[in-house]
Amino acid sequence: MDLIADHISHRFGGLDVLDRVSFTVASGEVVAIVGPSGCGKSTLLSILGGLLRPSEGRAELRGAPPDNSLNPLTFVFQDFALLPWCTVEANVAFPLVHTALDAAARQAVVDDALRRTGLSDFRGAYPKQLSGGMRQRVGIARALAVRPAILLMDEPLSALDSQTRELLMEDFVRLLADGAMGAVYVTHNLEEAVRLADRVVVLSRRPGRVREVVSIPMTRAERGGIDARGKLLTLQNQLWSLIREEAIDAEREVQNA
Ligand SMILES: Nc1ncnc2c1ncn2[C@@H]1O[C@H](COP(=O)(O)OP(=O)(O)OP(=O)(O)O)[C@@H](O)[C@H]1O
Repeated sequence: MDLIADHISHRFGGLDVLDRVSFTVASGEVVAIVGPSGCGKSTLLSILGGLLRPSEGRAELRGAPPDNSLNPLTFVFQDFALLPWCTVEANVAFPLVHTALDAAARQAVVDDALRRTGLSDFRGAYPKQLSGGMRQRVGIARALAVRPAILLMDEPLSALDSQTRELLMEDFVRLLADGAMGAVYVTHNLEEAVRLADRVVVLSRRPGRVREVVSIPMTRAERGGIDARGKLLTLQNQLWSLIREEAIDAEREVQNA
């Protein structure tokens, strides 16, 4: 299933936030969205996920969803957005509550999502008993439970320390390895972008326009190796050179606001 951003523009009142943004996320593809602070990345993700209607243009899904998919698009949030009074298992089961699945089928889906995220032994724990990394794994397991075509991720690792980030990036590489699921990955972190994405959409400062789309010409498996580090760093520098000047301007604008 493909996700198409078709000339999406958005304004909040008098503030132009996005300007005719177009790109396609092909089935199984991971597209990162980067750009200066406030250029409209989160707004774009909300529009792609159907949470916000764009002022102009549209977001469209094309093609068949994966087998048994309950929702072709699902979000993974920066702050995990877990229900603190529910166990890990109940958090993961939450999106299945109002579905037609019977109890056995629901349990099978939850078990599978917990297994894929390494949470089977923590099913009875409450969020406050878990580390940040484990909490985000619960957020990811909950997203997997609806068997999405595309994960929509807004800075999913930015609340985590660098070692935990590294481990979760490895988790993402594993979860995305079979190409059954694609992702849109909003991040400030260019290292995450070049490590995870097939293509990186670079937005200009607000109103965000597509400035460039940079392909990462390596498989995700190759990128974990020590030999890939130099190449990835070069790509990261290329992205930074596209963003740097506008990031400085955006920073000044925030300071003067
Ligand atoms: N609901 C809203 N109402 C009014 N303005 C909004 C709303 N949501 C976002 N904005 C403004 O729209 C602009 C883009 O915000 P958005 O969060 O999409 O950018 P971003 O690129 O994700 O930002 P950051 O890099 O800081 O995370 C900002 O100036 C923000 O203040």
